[in-house]
Amino acid sequence: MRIEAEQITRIFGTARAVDAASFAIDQPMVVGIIGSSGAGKSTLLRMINRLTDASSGRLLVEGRDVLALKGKDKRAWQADCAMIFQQFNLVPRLDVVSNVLHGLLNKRGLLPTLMNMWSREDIDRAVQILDRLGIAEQATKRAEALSGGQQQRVAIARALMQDPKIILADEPIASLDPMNAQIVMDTLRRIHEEDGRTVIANLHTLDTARHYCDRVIGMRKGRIVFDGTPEQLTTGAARDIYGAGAGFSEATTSTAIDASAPADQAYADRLMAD
Ligand SMILES: Nc1ncnc2c1ncn2[C@@H]1O[C@H](COP(=O)(O)OP(=O)(O)OP(=O)(O)O)[C@@H](O)[C@H]1O
Repeated sequence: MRIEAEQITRIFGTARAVDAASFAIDQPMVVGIIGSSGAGKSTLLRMINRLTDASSGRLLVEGRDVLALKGKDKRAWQADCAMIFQQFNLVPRLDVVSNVLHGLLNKRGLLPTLMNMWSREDIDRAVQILDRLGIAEQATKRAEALSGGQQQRVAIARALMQDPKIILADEPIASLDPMNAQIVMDTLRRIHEEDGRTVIANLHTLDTARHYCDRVIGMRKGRIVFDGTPEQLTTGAARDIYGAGAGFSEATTSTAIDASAPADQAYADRLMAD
């Protein structure tokens, strides 16, 4: 699926939160978007998913401008690009399976979702996805009873329930400890590798972007100032993206993730077995 952003811009008042962003993604990959706070990363992702309207520009997906879609077509596009968030955005008092089934909202409509009316087939698929992510044993618990890392995996399961072509992740690990951050990033990476889905993730740490992404887009003050491979993301390039002076230290944008060590081998093995 080819995705081509042409001069996408979002203006809030007089501020250009995203200023003429252009890029093309020709094949499924994991893309990391990095940049300082306020650089426009969230606004860019939200425009792709149509949670925020663009002020101008086009997003061509297989030749069709998805920024111009309305009604049913817009909802179908939103089902194609599932979103996950820093704060997971689950329904806390609802059980895990029901939260996952909410991924069908765009496909099944509001009423069945609110009434919690699901087919046996849908429920089985939700449990299968939870099993794939290593959290099937949590299926009947309330979402609020789970750890942050488990909740983010439920959010990923909800996204997968939509069977999306793209997963958009807005700071998916910013609220997690290093071990859970690693599990969640491993999960997103494997979903790309095994399912061929594109993942576009806003990340606030350079080392995560370098380790997990095929491509990194750097934003500064609303503009795309870097677009390249992790290898091309040198300390100098990072300094330009973050607008830092000569005293710039990568450590300020690093987590303590030891990405070379498997965080949870049993979980990883189960995921690979599917
Ligand atoms: N709804 C809004 N109304 C007004 N200004 C907004 C709105 N949303 C974002 N902005 C502004 O747009 C700019 C970009 O914000 P955005 O949240 O996209 O940046 P970000 O790179 O994701 O930052 P962070 O990492 O802190 O989330 C900021 O100056 C922000 O204040």
